[in-house]
Amino acid sequence: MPAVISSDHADPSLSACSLPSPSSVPSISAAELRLHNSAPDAPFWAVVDGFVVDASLFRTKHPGGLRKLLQTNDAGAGATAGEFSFSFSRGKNAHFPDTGKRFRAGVEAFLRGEGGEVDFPPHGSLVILGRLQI
Ligand code: HEM
Repeated sequence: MPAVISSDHADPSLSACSLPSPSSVPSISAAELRLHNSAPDAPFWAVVDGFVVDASLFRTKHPGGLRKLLQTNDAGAGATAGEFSFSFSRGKNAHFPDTGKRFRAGVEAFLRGEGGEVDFPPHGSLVILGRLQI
């Protein structure tokens, strides 16, 4: 299943979609991602701007609630057209612009090899794992 990255960001400079990845960045398939979303209390992996993140810690911390968090990979999340298209910086939504800015900075650090943890104080953190294989 190819990732569909949205192209109508309200501010493309906030999106992490187009950041070039070194070959050392792990490539994660949709099949592997689904293995980590298969039970209610299993880890929750989500795709944001084409990057796979472990958002398990957000299950109980998401300001928009658990139900919306678990919709992240669905077609239509954040008004996207396809599965795995969600972006914090697409259009006008509750994540724009601060959450998007923080996420992009976290992706840049991850791509420099500085670790994948991104904090969203006071809510919680997620861990960038790699790029969704397309
Ligand atoms: C500090 C961090 C975050 C804040 C403040 C935040 C806030 C919110 C709020 C208030 C909503 C509800 C918006 C509405 O219903 O109009 C929302 C929706 C949502 N959030 Fe978050 N969120 C954060 C992090 C995350 C993370 C880490 C993810 C996924 C990895 C995520 C995925 C979503 C999704 C998919 C929706 C539903 C979007 C839609 O309506 O289509 N959020 N968020």
